[in-house]
Amino acid sequence: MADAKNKVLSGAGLRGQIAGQTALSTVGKEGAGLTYRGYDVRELARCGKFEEVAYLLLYGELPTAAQLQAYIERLQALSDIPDTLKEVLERIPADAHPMDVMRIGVSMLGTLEPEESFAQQHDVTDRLLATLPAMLIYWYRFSHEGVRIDCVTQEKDLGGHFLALLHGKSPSELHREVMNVSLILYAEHEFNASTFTGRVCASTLSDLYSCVTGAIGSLRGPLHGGANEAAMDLIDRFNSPEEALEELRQMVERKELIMGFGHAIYRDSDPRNEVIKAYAKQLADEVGDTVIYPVSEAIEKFMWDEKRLFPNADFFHASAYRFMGIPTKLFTPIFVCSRLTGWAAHIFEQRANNRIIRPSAEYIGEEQRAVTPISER
Ligand SMILES: CC(=O)SCCNC(=O)CCNC(=O)[C@H](O)C(C)(C)COP(=O)(O)OP(=O)(O)OC[C@H]1O[C@@H](n2cnc3c(N)ncnc32)[C@H](O)[C@@H]1OP(=O)(O)O
Ligand SMILES: O=C([O-])CC(=O)C(=O)O
Repeated sequence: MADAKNKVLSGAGLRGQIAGQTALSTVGKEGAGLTYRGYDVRELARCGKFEEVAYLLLYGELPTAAQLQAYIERLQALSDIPDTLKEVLERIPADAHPMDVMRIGVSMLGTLEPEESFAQQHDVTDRLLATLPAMLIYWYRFSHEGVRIDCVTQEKDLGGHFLALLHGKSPSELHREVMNVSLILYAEHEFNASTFTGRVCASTLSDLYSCVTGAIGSLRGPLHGGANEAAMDLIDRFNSPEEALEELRQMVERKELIMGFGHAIYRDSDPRNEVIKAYAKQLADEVGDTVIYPVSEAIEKFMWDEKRLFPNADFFHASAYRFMGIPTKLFTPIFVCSRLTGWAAHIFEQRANNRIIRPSAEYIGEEQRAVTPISER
């Protein structure tokens, strides 16, 4: 029986329990918002490249200019995917969810290029970071357009690489910048559900591909990373702010969840929202949008006025991605391309000071009893 101090309320989701230590990020610490290894995420988004942030998380410090250049070249050189993986991707149906594709792709690469020892953990992570966009888009364009794309592009950054694979041409500078910032914002977030999944798996001394595959499964759910896709589906239901407000009122009355709002840790705002919202507005102006952005803002105001709930990182990512011509079903896989860095850094951290993660449960079932023979039940 759990003692009073350790008693965990049923349905409390372990909220507020310290489940381990990390030097990677702080979330919702008073006055700090979100920091990666001590740096404010807003500052990183303002003056950094995603590859710098990936390097910071994976290698411990921001790179020098020479280290960054070498890292970018390394990722570019690693970006092609094996033919056997392409064959597997070609067999996945067009109506599969792209998060299935990510899971299968990571799993298959882990079969073809297994992590033989933890000494390879950085190499395995860099390889995954470099190939995740190609895995997704190779499948997407083959299954939807019948095109076998070249998985190597001349783009010098992962955001530009992703868009170039998807659209078959170099993105505009604005789109490249938005993708870069988006990847920075999504990179790391302490003990969120997918990262914790990865750490639990790592604590059994499993291989990195297995940890990442499990983390992808957790990220997919609409209460976590899947909320960017779900938020877009919600916004798409409305042709005007008025229509949205009428329906929202009823949804809230029915106690339905409004996707892209609220957070397990932040109480008043998600520091990533102001950054991506500003880009969503800029992109809305660029494409001359008169529906999606106004509907999104109306939902935001309604949720705050009625429920004191604020948009999390996912809500304005939805419209920003839409304005860049990214299909809705690819939204959560972009989160994977970014969060891989946070997951891997946590896996390294877990491995460096490991004890198998194995909490206890408070038993609330039947008292001990004898088995009734089957003929008497
Ligand atoms: C990158 C990310 O993963 S960010 C999260 C993405 N997920 C979403 O956007 C899904 C929608 N949001 C939610 O489901 C939740 O806010 C979560 C999962 C993010 C956090 O869950 P919790 O920590 O349990 O939320 P919290 O304790 O703050 O909820 C307080 C109350 O607000 C309600 N609430 C929270 N979020 C929402 C929402 N989006 N819509 C409607 N009501 C909500 C809860 O139901 C709860 O109501 P109750 O007191 O009547 O039971
Ligand atoms: O921290 C969380 O619970 C969810 C989140 O915002 C993230 O993983 O980015």
